[in-house]
Amino acid sequence: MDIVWARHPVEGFILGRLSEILGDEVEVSPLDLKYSKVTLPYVDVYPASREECTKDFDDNCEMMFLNEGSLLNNIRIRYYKNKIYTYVANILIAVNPYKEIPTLYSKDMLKSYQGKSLGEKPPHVFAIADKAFRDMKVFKESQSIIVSGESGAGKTESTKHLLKYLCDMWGAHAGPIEQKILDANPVLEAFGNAKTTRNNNSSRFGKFIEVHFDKKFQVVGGHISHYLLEKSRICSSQGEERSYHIFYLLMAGGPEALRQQLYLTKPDDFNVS
Ligand SMILES: Nc1ncnc2c1ncn2[C@@H]1O[C@H](COP(=O)(O)OP(=O)(O)OP(=O)(O)O)[C@@H](O)[C@H]1O
Repeated sequence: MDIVWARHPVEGFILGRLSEILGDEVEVSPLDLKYSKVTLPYVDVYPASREECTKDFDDNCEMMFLNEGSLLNNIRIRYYKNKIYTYVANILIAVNPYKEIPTLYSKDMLKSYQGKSLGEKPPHVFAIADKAFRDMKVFKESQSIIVSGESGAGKTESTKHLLKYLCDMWGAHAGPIEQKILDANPVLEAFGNAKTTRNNNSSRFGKFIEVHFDKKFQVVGGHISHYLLEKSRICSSQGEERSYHIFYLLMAGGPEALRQQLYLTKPDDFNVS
């Protein structure tokens, strides 16, 4: 084995060379001399490829060694190039950029993924939406897209882009039904999203969104099932966290009569913790 990825408490993984094998542990000499020699359990050391560790790959499966070290390295190199999406075969990994990446979700970008097979173009959430749409047409079966990740990972944003693609697919303006599906989001977020320490717009409920298509593959309706709303937040929340957005929206812009009826004054008058 030439070089290896060695687990590191700050960097995740660093490149090194195996210098000694000691039973269940190995000694690794880092290539970058700013790090000192480390002794690690064998399970925290993975094979690496010298050519691969400076390149980036659209699909992690293209790499010779697919392990935690090489996977994180690929995602990290891509992230620094503003390439937030990476495939693992037909699974899409998205890294939250916490900033707007110009043209990433533009109309031209949206159109450019239309009818393209997965992998034909750089990884993108639009490609996943298009694959689901095409598979529905070809197999004449409902398709599901599962969006998962920890709080703040970008699930809500990714879901909005998926919906936008499906409802606005041919680059034309969304029709009335498509627009209604897209417009439902701000209302749902007002009643179900709140500021937490991890995410200023955290969804405090799970949702199952259905987009219904007719035989001509036009959007004819939608349905959103919600479950497990964190009801306790209505009465109390911890530390820096807040109640649901609707509470503050009503105080900021609700009709005077309604505000009086609900005893809503200004946010500072309320201690939600
Ligand atoms: N693709 C993206 N481009 C730019 N910013 C993003 C993107 N995805 C997420 N963000 C930013 O990160 C924030 C958190 O993302 P989001 O609300 O989608 O997370 P989440 O996974 O739905 O979290 P939760 O489980 O708490 O609801 C967003 O409000 C947005 O500012």
